[in-house]
Amino acid sequence: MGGLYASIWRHAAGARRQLLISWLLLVAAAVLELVAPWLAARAIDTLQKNGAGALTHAAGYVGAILAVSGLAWALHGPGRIGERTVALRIRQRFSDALYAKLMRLPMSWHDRHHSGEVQQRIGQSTSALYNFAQSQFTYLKSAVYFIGAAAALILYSPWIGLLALAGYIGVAFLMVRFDGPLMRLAQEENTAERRFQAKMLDFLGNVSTVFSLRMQQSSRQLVNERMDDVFVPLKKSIVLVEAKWCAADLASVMLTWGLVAAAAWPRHGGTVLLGSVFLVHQYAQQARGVVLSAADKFQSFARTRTDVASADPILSAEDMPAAGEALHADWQRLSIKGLCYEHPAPDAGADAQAPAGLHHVSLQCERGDRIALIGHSGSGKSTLMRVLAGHYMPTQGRFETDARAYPHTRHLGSIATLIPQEGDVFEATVRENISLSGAHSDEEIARVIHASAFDTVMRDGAMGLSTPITERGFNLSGGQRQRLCLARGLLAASASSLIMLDEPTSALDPVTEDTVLSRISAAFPEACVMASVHRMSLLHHFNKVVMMANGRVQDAGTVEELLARQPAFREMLNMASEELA
Ligand SMILES: Nc1ncnc2c1ncn2[C@@H]1O[C@H](COP(=O)(O)OP(=O)(O)OP(=O)(O)O)[C@@H](O)[C@H]1O
Repeated sequence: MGGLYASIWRHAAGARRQLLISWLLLVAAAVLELVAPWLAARAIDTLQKNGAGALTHAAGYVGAILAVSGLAWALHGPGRIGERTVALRIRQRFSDALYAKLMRLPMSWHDRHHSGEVQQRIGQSTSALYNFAQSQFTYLKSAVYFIGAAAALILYSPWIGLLALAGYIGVAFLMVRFDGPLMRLAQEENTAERRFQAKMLDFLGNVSTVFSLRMQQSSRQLVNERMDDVFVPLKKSIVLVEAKWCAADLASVMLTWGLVAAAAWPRHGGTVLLGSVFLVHQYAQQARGVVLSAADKFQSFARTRTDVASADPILSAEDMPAAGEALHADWQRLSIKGLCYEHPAPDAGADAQAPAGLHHVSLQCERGDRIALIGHSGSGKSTLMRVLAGHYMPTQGRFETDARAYPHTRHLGSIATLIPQEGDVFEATVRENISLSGAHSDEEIARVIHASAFDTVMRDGAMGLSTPITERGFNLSGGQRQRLCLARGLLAASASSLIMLDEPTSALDPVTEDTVLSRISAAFPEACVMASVHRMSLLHHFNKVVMMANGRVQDAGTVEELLARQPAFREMLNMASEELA
């Protein structure tokens, strides 16, 4: 319980005074509403006694009821508006806090968590906290009604009041007993729901694979199976909830009418005042309503807690460690020494292999170098660039520039940009796809469009910067998409002195590929450009070749040096020239 209110308080920062005032107004309105049954009972008693001026007195009480109702609304209305306005702010701040936290988590965390599942966690937790924050009036009203009704009954007759209190506490206890198993079922339901959403997103996000592999029916079946998994705990909780309400309702009806009977019992042979019986009935009903709604609230409260807790795996994940001291921007020689990294092993089963990663990788880079990373698929080229860019944190290794050592620097994020192999295309214009922040001039954008050879695409397709691109770039070919993403990456890399490209031209034809590499080289004469390359015919663009195998640097040097030293490299070049022939 404390956790939910602590969350509300934390995310209401800047509007806490407004929140407290709203709650005070809502409590005051509920207290005023409590007086109505007492005024009504007085009116009935006055009429029953039928004394002089009974009608006028009774009318006075009715007038007072109307005045109290009007005043209660004058407090309740502004209270609700204030409460709901603050709830909007809480939702916005909570969602922002989660997004900020996600952006601080290491890539290895994102690799292990399905984006559909993460999205569902954010949606579920933020809307649960929002709904809780905007419906505090029901909780406050219930608390006031219960305390007020119990106090009124105690004032009327201490033993009836205490009997009512004991009875309602018993009913509440009965309710709470049901909530433990209900919450466990809610957690199971949430987990199944996340798996369902993730599966749906997998198929919708890869709809072209579904169509080309004719998986329409089989994918539908898989989605339905995941939905069935959601229903298993849901069906159990539907039955349990009905049993709970049945028990609560019967117990509280018996209690209410027991209290009314006790109040109506003629004492010392005197007359029974109808107004007093009405009063006991009203307050007993009010307390009953509160206990039942408290049971309901407790259930939705516990559900809210479970839903808000969906965000816990995000909030409790460990942030990416700080990068350490930034490297000197005008370095001339950069030494990477003994870099190690281990990918988290997916499963440590009996046939588990040693984790893949980097093993004591050392490299020398000079300003203006063009470095090709080559090696078989899975040899560690992408991993090396990701570790250098700070996507993954190295377990060992250090950096030096010229004569200066940086013992506490963990990655090169301050001077380097990694342009990934599979860039995402957004549903936005060409300009927005390239300059995500929108803070770049047309000249800057034109420069990277030229470097990535996307200018040919724009010319051939008669496109402008405002041409819309569809989600995932379905109105572009694979090679066109790659060039668009390359333009975006180059723009982001404008101020970097180390530009890393992960198979930047894998989707392009050889002629365009050649053009793109030449243009990138010309656009960044001062920077060191490092690229993973599979096509040996491109090696003439690079003055250094780093050959990788099993997460290690096998050799590094010029093409000629490697030809002389590495039989595997000779074989790769021979195969490439045979293919060409
Ligand atoms: N996120 C990850 N989690 C676990 N293992 C990974 C991860 N990324 C890569 N690996 C493993 O690390 C090894 C090196 O992969 P990497 O992607 O760096 O190779 P690569 O040389 O770039 O291959 P390719 O030329 O096919 O792109 C592989 O065995 C791969 O399975």
